[in-house]
Amino acid sequence: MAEIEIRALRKTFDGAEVLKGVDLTIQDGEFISLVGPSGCGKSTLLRVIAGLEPQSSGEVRIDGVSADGIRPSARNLAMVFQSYALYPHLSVFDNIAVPLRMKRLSALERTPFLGRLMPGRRRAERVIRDDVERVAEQLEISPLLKRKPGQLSGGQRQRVAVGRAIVRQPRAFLFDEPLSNLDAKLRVHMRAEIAQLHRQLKTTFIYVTHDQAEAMTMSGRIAVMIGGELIQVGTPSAIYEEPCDIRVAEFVGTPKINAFPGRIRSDGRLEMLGHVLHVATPAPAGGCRVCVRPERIELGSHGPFSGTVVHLENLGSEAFVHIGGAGTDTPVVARVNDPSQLPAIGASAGYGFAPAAVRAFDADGKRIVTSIPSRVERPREVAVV
Ligand SMILES: Nc1ncnc2c1ncn2[C@@H]1O[C@H](COP(=O)(O)OP(=O)(O)OP(=O)(O)O)[C@@H](O)[C@H]1O
Repeated sequence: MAEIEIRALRKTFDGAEVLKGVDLTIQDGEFISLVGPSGCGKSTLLRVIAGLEPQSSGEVRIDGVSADGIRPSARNLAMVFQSYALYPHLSVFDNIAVPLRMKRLSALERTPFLGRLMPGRRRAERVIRDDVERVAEQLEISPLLKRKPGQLSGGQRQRVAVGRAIVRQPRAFLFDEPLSNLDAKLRVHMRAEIAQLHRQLKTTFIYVTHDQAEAMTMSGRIAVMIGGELIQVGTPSAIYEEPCDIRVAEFVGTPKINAFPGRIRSDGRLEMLGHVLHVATPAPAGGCRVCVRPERIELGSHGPFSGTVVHLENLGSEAFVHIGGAGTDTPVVARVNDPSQLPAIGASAGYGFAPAAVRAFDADGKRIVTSIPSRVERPREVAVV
């Protein structure tokens, strides 16, 4: 088990800064996901923690000790890659046994013929066999131990890769997009397995993914990285409900949050698409973005906003209505819980939202504080819904 501290970490490749001063403390036993768009530096951060890549400046501390100068193998962190990185010519058993043989057998004991004659080899192999069988049982891959990776499905290969990581009993697991090669259904299944594994092992998990749904469903905390910086770290619900930056709001959530062009008036009220909202802010007057999640958009002929239905996404259990020509660059998306109630494409659609659904961001994309003023004070104010 390990607490991992990352302090002012910078990494430059050929003059391009990929990590721009990352600070993060990962608690012992925590499951944290690093999410962000492709190229934001997630894998680089993981590789620096693992010791596979040296940082340009800053520090990684593992259990209070600087990892500088400590070889990857001596850090005792297990990495699970997207590509599984299994040895194709070795059986599942031997793939899982590799790290144990590296640790417990000397170079001479590992040689194929001479090694067998060494006195300690047989005893060490018995212990290794027990460990591999225990892990195989835990991951329900015991019947596969004799097979080669080429004879396994993607999900089974992933389990073998996880088995090879677990068997070493590392201080922490570093996962680099481990489910990306699996089909959608299996990915959902494996998410549950990895979360269950974390509950069982109670070891620190650092999980890199560009799939925000994966991060939301598995981890205790999410760290959102954009352009080499950590923008926000928090629980999945805090990241989803209270994003501190419009880039976080737009990255997390499917479909994407609706962002309307807006304005902060000199009296502190927010205005959008010609309506004054029942939302106030102490932020200075100027341009802003008014954001509302699709599930908080309420369709109804009463408006006060309106447009034309341009697209429908019916997923069976829920549906999304895309409303174009509503004064926004891209169609406004509203979730409908009952797909039997969908409007027709081309129909006009009114919509609104409750003042509490508004998340507003200033011209620099930073979240601005908003409140809902008392209606008694401003009786003639235009309500949103
Ligand atoms: N060895 C390297 N040499 C030069 N540039 C690199 C190297 N490794 C990564 N980069 C660059 O650093 C940036 C961050 O890469 P990184 O792999 O960390 O991103 P990522 O967020 O993990 O992306 P993805 O989700 O696509 O895997 C990218 O622009 C990438 O091209």
